[in-house]
Amino acid sequence: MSSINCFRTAKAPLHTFASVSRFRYSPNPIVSVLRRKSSPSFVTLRVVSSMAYEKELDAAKKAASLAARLCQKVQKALLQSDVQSKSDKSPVTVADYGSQAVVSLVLERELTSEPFSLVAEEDSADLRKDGSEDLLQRITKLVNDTLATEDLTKAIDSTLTTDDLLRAIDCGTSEGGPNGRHWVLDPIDGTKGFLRGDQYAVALGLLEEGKVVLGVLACPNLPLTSIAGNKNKNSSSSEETGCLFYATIGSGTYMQPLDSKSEPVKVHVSSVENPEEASFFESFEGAHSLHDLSSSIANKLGVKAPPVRIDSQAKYGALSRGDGAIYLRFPHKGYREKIWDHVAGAIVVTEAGGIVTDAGGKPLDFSKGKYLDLDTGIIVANEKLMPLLLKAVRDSIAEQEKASSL
Ligand SMILES: Nc1ncnc2c1ncn2[C@@H]1O[C@H](COP(=O)(O)OS(=O)(=O)O)[C@@H](OP(=O)(O)O)[C@H]1O
Repeated sequence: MSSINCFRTAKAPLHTFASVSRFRYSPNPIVSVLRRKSSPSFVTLRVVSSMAYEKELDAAKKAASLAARLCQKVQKALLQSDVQSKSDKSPVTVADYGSQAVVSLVLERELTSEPFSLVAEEDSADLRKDGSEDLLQRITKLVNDTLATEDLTKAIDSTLTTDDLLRAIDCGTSEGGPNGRHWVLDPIDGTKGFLRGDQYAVALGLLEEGKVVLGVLACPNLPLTSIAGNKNKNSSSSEETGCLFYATIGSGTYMQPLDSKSEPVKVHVSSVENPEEASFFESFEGAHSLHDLSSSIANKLGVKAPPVRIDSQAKYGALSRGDGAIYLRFPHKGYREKIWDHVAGAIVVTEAGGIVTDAGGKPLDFSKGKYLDLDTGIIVANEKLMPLLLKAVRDSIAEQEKASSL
């Protein structure tokens, strides 16, 4: 990737600078124009080639795959344990902290030359409290064992201590925002799915000047083939599971089996144009998304298939390869969406040709810090379906508001 910093003058409007095809950095240059908030007349033209973010992508894939391996180990032990301990939330706590520490350590190690900022779901406050010593020891051992499988412990300065672990977790306390680079992590997205033995994802993205430029989704329980034709959609069945989706800006979305050296395949969202042939995804948990509203929207569109309900950003991964054509997410009033629940998924879908917007059709803005500045909902579809979907969403919301005002 090459960057050109330049001042924009009144005589040279922004589009003048965007016309840089004469620069021979790449046969198909994609230009992103980054304007500094602090100095709006100063723009950075970034010519993004297919090699852009290569180093970051390698590091992100390694970090998410290793973190997923840690989670798989914990989930396996959880599912083999007795019924009583399944209602215990501590396995997900162990895996959540462990996953965050692994990602933080791998990124820091692989990208040594850059200042490192990570916006992530967890911090170490609870682990530092009295009575957490055993838990902290368990997580530290798990992280050491996971890193040892890649021989990373040597490179990360021998075996980690509990203090090293706490420090690694706390690397994730950045606030994000519109300037600079920020990694964004959900160490286990879909914690409820994880506890049930169903879908979850390690979701890692990179923001540059407030825009998503890279995303990786590791989905250990997602079948390698379409989940839409799968009878037991949320659970991992006997068939082969474990998908790694990844995308960088301008380069498309790829999927490969998790933990395998198999060649990646380029994926595309569904090309369905007729809503009657489309199927739609929504949250498994009714507490996370209004299933009644989704059902009303689907009816208006003429969607015939029942909803596909699976946990986590595995939904974005499945949509990126065309398992379904639509995603509807309408949290209950007052819920504030966090960026780590959507950064990686959004670029995985958009680079596969999909559109991700709020319920009013506005693109998601990841530059505002930890939260997404929206209170309506999030929808996903391909270009052809989106106008129809937006109308159905508008009509259904208006109907709902009218009904509740009566
Ligand atoms: N009340 C409410 N409304 C909306 N969303 C919520 C809510 N509570 C939590 N969350 C976030 O949802 C994340 C789980 O993703 P999904 O909603 O796609 O999963 S699920 O299908 O419902 O299980 C989940 O991510 P994790 O906490 O990482 O599991 C939360 O960030």
